[in-house]
Order: sequence, then C-alpha cells, then structure tokens
Amino acid sequence: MASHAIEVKNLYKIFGPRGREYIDLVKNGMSKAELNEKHGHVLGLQDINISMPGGCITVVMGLSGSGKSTLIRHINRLIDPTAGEVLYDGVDVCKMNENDLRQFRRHKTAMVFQKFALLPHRNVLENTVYGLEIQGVDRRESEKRALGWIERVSLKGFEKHYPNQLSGGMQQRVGLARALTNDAEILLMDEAYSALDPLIRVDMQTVLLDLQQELKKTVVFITHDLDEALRLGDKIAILRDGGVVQQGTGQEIVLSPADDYITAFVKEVNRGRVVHVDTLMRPLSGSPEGLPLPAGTVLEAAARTMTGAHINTAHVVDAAGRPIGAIDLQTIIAGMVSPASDSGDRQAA
Ligand SMILES: Nc1ncnc2c1ncn2[C@@H]1O[C@H](COP(=O)(O)OP(=O)(O)OP(=O)(O)O)[C@@H](O)[C@H]1O
Repeated sequence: MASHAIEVKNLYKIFGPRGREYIDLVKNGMSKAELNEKHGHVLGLQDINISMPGGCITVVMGLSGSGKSTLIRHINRLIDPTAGEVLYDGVDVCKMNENDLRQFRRHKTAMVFQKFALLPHRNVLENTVYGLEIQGVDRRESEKRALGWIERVSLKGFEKHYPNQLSGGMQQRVGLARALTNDAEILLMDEAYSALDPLIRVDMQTVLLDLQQELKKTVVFITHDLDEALRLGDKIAILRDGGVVQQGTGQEIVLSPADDYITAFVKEVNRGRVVHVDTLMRPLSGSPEGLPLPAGTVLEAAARTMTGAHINTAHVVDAAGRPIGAIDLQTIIAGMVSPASDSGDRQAA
C-alpha cells in the first residue's frame, strides 16, 4: 500500500536566469550572501533532505526569508527546482509531464493559504465546492460533500454567507473546508494561521489536530511560530538561509537543540507542554507505584494529575497498559524548568 509520504531529496533552488550554472559553486560551499554579491542570484534552498511521513503533520519552520514558501511550493511544483527530487509515493513530482502534474495537483494536493484566498463573490458553499467544480464532479455530489465539511468545521448555518460577512477565523474555516472537500491526500498549509488573532489561532490548531486524528492526511504546515510548530508537528524541520538546521520531533529539538540558533529559538518554550514523561522516567524497581501515566503524557498534564491525586510517584505505561518506568513529581518539575542535560541521569536505560 502507498505510504503517502513525501521525500525531499538534495533539493536546491537558485533564483535567477542562470541558476543551474551556479549549482556547483553552491555545492562547494558558496554562501547565499556571496552568490548574491558575486553573481546576482538568490539562493532559495540548499541541499534540503526531509522525509515527510504519510499521515503525519510535518511543520517547516523558520524566520522570514529562510525558504519555507519556496520549499512548500516545490511540493506541488509551483516552483521548479534547480536540482533535486520531490518524491510522492516514490514518484518524482519534478519529472511529471504536464498532464500527470495537473492530475497530481487537482486530486492529490490541496492548499490552505494565509490570506484565505476565498472568492469574494461566492458564498461559503460556492467557495467550498469550487475545487470539485473544476474537477467536473456532479453538482449534487459536490454539494453533499461540501455541506458535510462545512458542518465539520462548525460553519453550519453560514452556507449562504459571503466572505466579507465572516470573521478571519471563520474565513479560514472555509479555506479548510474547501481543501478537505477535495479529498486530497496532501494538505499544504502555508502560514495558514499566521493572520489570525492568537486565541482564534489556537482554536484553528485544535480544529486541525482533531480532524487529523481521523483523517491522517500528509500535512505540510509552514509557520514562523515555534509554539505553533510544537503544538502541531509530529515532525519539525527548521530552516535558515535556505538550509535545514535541524529536524526531528518537538521534544528532540527542545531537548537537544543543534546549535546556538536553535537554542535561542527554544529558550522560551514551555517544556511542560513538550517533554513527555517517558523521556524522564527511571527504570522500574519493584512493583509499579501510584497512578498509571500513558507514555506520551506531557509533564504539565502529569504534574496536574499527580498533584490532583496527592501522590508523589507514578508509573508510566505503554499503549498496551504495561508498566515501563517510574517517575516522581520532583523529576517532573525539574524537567519543566531545567535543561535536559541536568536530567540526563534520570533518562530511562
Ligand atoms: N521569485 C523569486 N526571485 C528571487 N528570489 C526569491 C524569489 N522567491 C523567493 N526568493 C528569495 O528566496 C529566499 C527564500 O524566500 P521564501 O519566500 O521562500 O522565504 P520564507 O521563509 O517563506 O519567508 P516569509 O516567511 O517571509 O514568507 C529569500 O531570500 C527570498 O528573497
């Protein structure tokens, strides 16, 4: 069975009329600044290698100009690479002929944009069916599907409203319903929530996480916000100057930042919401004590449960309910405030 994974391999993008001529210089270490200065070309991406697992949310994060949009636009080939591959289920999107590419874009991918990109003269329902209309799907069938998704994103009753009658959060719900109505396996979300107020933004993150539990799409989510990345990402890749500085789970990045740049990024992170109890647990000695905490429980939730139950020690259980380690409240609190290296001696063997 196809895994619906996306594999980005040795991807380079040099903007400018003679990008290909400079590939070797870049491969031999020429920096973005030097390429611009000496040859007037812009290094957009350099040697990107990222596996984006099927059915998972991969977040691509970085500051403005780091190459996030350039990267996501390669996935549906709105941009052609200077070198490299973007494989989807093993097929290189960069080598597809026009017809295959059109089919791929229409049927396999859907995009959600920061500025919603809704058609102002179409109401919510008409905006939501738009993709299916282009695919030539029968109107009754497309309306039925669209109405289902409109309800799923909590917009039932707003079908006849026009975009300018909706708040930003509601417009983005329409953007999401439209993308989901296409039933594409890949969801490309380019700073989709960056224009929303903070509370609405968190709300929309919850909508996506809830839907994803059931839908298991291959989501590529672009953001410049680390909290958003940590909340949404099964996997996170951090870009700087067109290159990947670090990739891994949120925990891996927060606990072992690859360099000073990432360390500065993760300094203010609330570890209690990122680090899992199984990362800090100690091996069991004797029979399990206290309450069971499922592996994957974040420290903050564990602390809340344990203080609520007035217990100092708990045991961690795997998905089958088997005890796999022990943890005490002191370790949890230390893990919430101190760098991982301080608690390395408490890591499970
Ligand atoms: N069409 C283009 N022509 C020349 N340079 C470009 C083009 N598109 C992007 N760039 C350059 O490529 C680099 C990466 O840009 P990109 O827009 O991908 O970054 P980003 O991380 O998405 O930034 P932002 O968060 O501001 O959107 C930047 O230096 C940008 O100026």
